[in-house]
Amino acid sequence: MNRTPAQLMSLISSITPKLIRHASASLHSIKARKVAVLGASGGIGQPLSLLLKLSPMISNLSLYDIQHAKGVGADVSHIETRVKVKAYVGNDELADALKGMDLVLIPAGVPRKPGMTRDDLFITNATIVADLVSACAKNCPRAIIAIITNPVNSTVPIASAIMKAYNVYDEKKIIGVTTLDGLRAATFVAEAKGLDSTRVFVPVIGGHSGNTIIPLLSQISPPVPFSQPELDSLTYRIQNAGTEVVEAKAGAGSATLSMAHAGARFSFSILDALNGKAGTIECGYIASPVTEFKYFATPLLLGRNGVEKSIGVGNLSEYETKLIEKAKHELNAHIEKGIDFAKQYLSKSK
Ligand SMILES: NC(=O)C1=CN([C@@H]2O[C@H](COP(=O)(O)OP(=O)(O)OC[C@H]3O[C@@H](n4cnc5c(N)ncnc54)[C@H](O)[C@@H]3O)[C@@H](O)[C@H]2O)C=CC1
Ligand SMILES: O=C([O-])CC(=O)C(=O)O
Repeated sequence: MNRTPAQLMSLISSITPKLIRHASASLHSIKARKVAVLGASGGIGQPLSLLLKLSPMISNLSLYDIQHAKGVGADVSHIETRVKVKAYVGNDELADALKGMDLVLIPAGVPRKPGMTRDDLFITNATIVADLVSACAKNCPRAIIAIITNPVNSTVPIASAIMKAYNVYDEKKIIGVTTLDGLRAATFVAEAKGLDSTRVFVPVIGGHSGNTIIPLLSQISPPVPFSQPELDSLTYRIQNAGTEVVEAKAGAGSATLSMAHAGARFSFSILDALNGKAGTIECGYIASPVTEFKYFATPLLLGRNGVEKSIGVGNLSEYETKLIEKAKHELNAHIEKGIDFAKQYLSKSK
């Protein structure tokens, strides 16, 4: 049926108030939260801030860096969403950046260059994370802290030790972001098996470096059989995907865009769960209540207070049990290195 412009206008104005009422009803059922990005001017920080600015689950976005954050903040703030953006630069502005935050994302620190391991970043990034988490302990002790900065295997134990020293530790609220490992696993498996990658879920457990990244291809959803050569090549690719990007970038850093997407997805799951959405699950690296390791990534059930519980590692195949065995020494060494560093850091800062 052909309508005149006037008829169309009349139709639109009769429908629009209903749409607006519907949209605002669903938006009112969520409480918009305050989120900070520490390291907001970086390769990850900038696209992550952009993606967060698009979310109706966020009321305030606090962008902090030691450089350039005012420019990033001005730029992102022009996007026509409701999220209020404020930028903070330098240590003097850090406390204000953190006050009242519900979720703090930390991608601050140096990335790898070809030939480096994530552990090679420890010397610089351990202090950066310790300083930033100390500021969180003082200014937003109840916030969920999501750590992206490598080496995640060590920076999460450091963050936990700092929060403990300030008597504000809550194991539900400190999470190492390993989401990218799961997204890569889903992508590579879908490519290899001709599946829709958006419908594939691969639990990835362990840590976030080389051998410590353990994809559970026996527990993939939907279930798919793999030959031994497929298991070997997919496991190798998932464990070395970060290095694949570092080498392709040839000295210009590591994964930033895929990590920003992974960080945003992780954040939205956290915010969904804070708002009471049941059954929200993401993998993450936490103080482990369910394994022999002090810290370990597993699928996590998220809830109103952060991590509700670890779902555990499920029924492992013989192949996966061997992968854990192979990761043991490296993962434990990374954890202890973080714990030892935190002791020294705290003894110096007293
Ligand atoms: N968890 C994961 O899956 C992944 C982790 N990463 C890690 O994320 C980190 C950041 O990577 P990129 O964004 O590519 O690096 P980048 O160098 O592009 O950005 C880092 C930003 O941190 C800032 N920064 C440095 N010290 C700071 C401090 N004390 N306070 C606040 N900001 C500070 C820098 O000014 C810079 O803007 C690296 O450690 C990298 O290894 C990267 C990809 C994936
Ligand atoms: O590989 C790196 O250095 C960055 C990282 O953690 C990843 O891409 O998984």
